[in-house]
Amino acid sequence: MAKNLELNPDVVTDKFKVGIQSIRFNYYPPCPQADKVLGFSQHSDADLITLVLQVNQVQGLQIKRSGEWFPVMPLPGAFIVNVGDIFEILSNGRYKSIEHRVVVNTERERLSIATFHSPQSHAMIGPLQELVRGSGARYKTVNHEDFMKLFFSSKLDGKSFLDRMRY
Ligand SMILES: O=C(O)CCC(=O)C(=O)O
Ligand SMILES: [Fe+2]
Repeated sequence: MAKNLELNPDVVTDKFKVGIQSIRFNYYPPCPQADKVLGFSQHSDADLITLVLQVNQVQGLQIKRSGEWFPVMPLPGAFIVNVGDIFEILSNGRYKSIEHRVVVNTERERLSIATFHSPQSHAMIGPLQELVRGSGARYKTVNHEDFMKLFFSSKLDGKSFLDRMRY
């Protein structure tokens, strides 16, 4: 990703060093009226990158592209790598965090494990200086604590949280 941004890889890997890793185990029970509910409402993850394992190979995760929802098919043993909001901010919008949701199944339960990778707790969250030159900063710079406060005070509604970080 750093190479794609024409950056020295250390600039990006530094953001992950001594970072915070958190983990969420998701259990989605089957629902007879699966078409009327969502397992997880639409959101983007507020981290750098997320690794997701679709544990029992039951399809459910969907990503939004050009206004449409697409299923992500489970691949045995494979992780899904999702770009999070902090990576979008860091890249000054060159990478976009992925909006996703989870639908449920009428017959089968579904299990997933998501691991969230964020910078360390006292890191500043903002666009990399190297990517601001020319176009200017598209996102604010705040400390990680204020960033999390903003996140937890926002509704889980698509990428609306990120709008609060935009100039
Ligand atoms: O269950 C999934 O596949 C995704 C879960 C998810 O988006 C999350 O835990 O943030
Ligand atoms: Fe997520």
